[in-house]
Amino acid sequence: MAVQINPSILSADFSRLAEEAKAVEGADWLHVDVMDNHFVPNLTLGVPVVESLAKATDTPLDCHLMIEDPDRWAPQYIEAGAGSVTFHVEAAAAPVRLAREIRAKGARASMALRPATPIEPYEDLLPELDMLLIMTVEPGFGGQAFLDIMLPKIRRTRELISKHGLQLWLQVDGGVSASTIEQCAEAGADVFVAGSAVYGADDPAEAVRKLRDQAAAVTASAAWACGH
Ligand SMILES: O=C(CO)[C@H](O)[C@H](O)COP(=O)(O)O
Repeated sequence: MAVQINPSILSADFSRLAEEAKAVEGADWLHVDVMDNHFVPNLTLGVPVVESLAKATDTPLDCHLMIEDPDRWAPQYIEAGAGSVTFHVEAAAAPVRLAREIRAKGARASMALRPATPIEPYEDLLPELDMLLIMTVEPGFGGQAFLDIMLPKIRRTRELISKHGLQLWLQVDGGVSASTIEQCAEAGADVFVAGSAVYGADDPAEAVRKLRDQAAAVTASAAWACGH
């Protein structure tokens, strides 16, 4: 699979969400940060805004649910137009059942790990998923510094994906920029969420293209990506 860049709407101007979504058309997915002020100490948007965003852009929506009780809410985000739904394993009551329900409703199922959550206990769940998200900051806010201590976890996760012969996408989110994307790609990530690095640029669409070129150049020669 080619590398993907998913601009994070968290860093956009919320008073002009439709325009901001259009400004990054050409990106692979639009990353939509749903925060409930319980699972994370911040509050963003919910189902009605996702429904409006889905009508405002042709870019598919990658909804990252940083909320409690994703088992209850995930189906509503699919009905609102999300093409991919990410739930946090720390918040889900029944992650396998939830992943199966997301797939059955026609969306891609994705599971996220906070920085302190290890991948190893979830090895057996990987075949149930279309994507795994490794947070490279504590979830809640954009513009934080990339946690480079997450690189070994990205590497170990890529090894597990290879070991099981899975087509799972490996996403990283938090502090991804021109300075950090190559390390993530080298470690094994192939889907990159970027908020401030895209929306903080003079030309967000150009920032997406540059980040994609940077990651693709690394992936082309990365040991993990041979035959990818
Ligand atoms: O999930 C998130 C925060 O919880 C955001 O997607 C993430 O932080 C993106 O912003 P930036 O690229 O500026 O770090």
